Amino acid sequence: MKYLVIKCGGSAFQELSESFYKTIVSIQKNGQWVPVIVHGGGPMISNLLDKLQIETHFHQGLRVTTEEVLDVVEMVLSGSVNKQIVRQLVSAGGQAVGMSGIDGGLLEAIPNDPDHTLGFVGKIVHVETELIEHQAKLGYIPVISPLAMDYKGQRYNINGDTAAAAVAQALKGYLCIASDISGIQVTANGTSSVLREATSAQIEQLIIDGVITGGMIPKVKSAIDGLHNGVKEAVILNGLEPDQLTAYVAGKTVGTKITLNEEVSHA
Ligand SMILES: Nc1ncnc2c1ncn2[C@@H]1O[C@H](COP(=O)(O)OP(=O)(O)O)[C@@H](O)[C@H]1O
Ligand SMILES: CC(=O)N[C@@H](CCC(=O)OP(=O)(O)O)C(=O)O
Repeated sequence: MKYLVIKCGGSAFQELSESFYKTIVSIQKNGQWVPVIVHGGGPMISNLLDKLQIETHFHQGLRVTTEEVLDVVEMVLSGSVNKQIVRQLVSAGGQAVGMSGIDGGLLEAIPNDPDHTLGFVGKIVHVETELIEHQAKLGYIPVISPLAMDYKGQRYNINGDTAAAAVAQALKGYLCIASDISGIQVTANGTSSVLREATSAQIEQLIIDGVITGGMIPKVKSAIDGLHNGVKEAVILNGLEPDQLTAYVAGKTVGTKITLNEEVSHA
């Protein structure tokens, strides 16, 4: 079984077309890949926080999370966004089951940073893969919202990319980060282009140079971390262009493939 963990980013979410979901359903029906969805929803969380007049800010692409913010994060991700994705997959002719990382102890976390500067932001230390495997065997597409819990029952807000990489790592699968952009963009001589491949060393430099910023930082960091820990392949592509996902599963070069330095061929 080849697990394909598809991260659906919140920035593209509201504009994702019917054909994006149809593509996922057909990937599953085809039988070569087992799709698992992990989603985000950052812009929707920020919208509701704004309406509730709760201030929010980000540090290196991660939302500083108080208990009050956590309530909104859980409501938006595990309530609204998760169920919308399930509905879309069902409308596209698939069977899908939504769950939060908290359900069944699916995602176990510890604080992301020991001094709690980010508040209740977690990093994942365990994924209960059996829950995912069982649902997949029953023919469901698992749809996971990135909330997690520690052994005491404390909730954590997990960045969607971090959660997707942890799930891909635990399943020893492939990671496909679908966002609103076709990969890592760089600008040279006034012309911008998307890198076809980026090594961990290149990425480190692009972060230092301020080329990779904001929400792209957790994507590249999670992908590199995942590749170090058993993820077979990691790619960032544009979810707003469903052909990119189709092309990816067909083995074509698409988006930006993230690689570790030692994988680079110097032919
Ligand atoms: N070098 C870069 N290449 C591409 N996108 C970048 C880069 N640096 C920052 N970004 C930003 O990262 C965004 C994707 O992150 P984010 O908005 O968090 O997406 P998602 O909701 O899919 O997780 C892009 O839309 C872009 O604005
Ligand atoms: C810790 C942290 O930053 N959590 C994210 C969770 C949602 C997310 O990751 O959404 P995107 O994939 O759309 O960015 C947040 O609160 O926005």
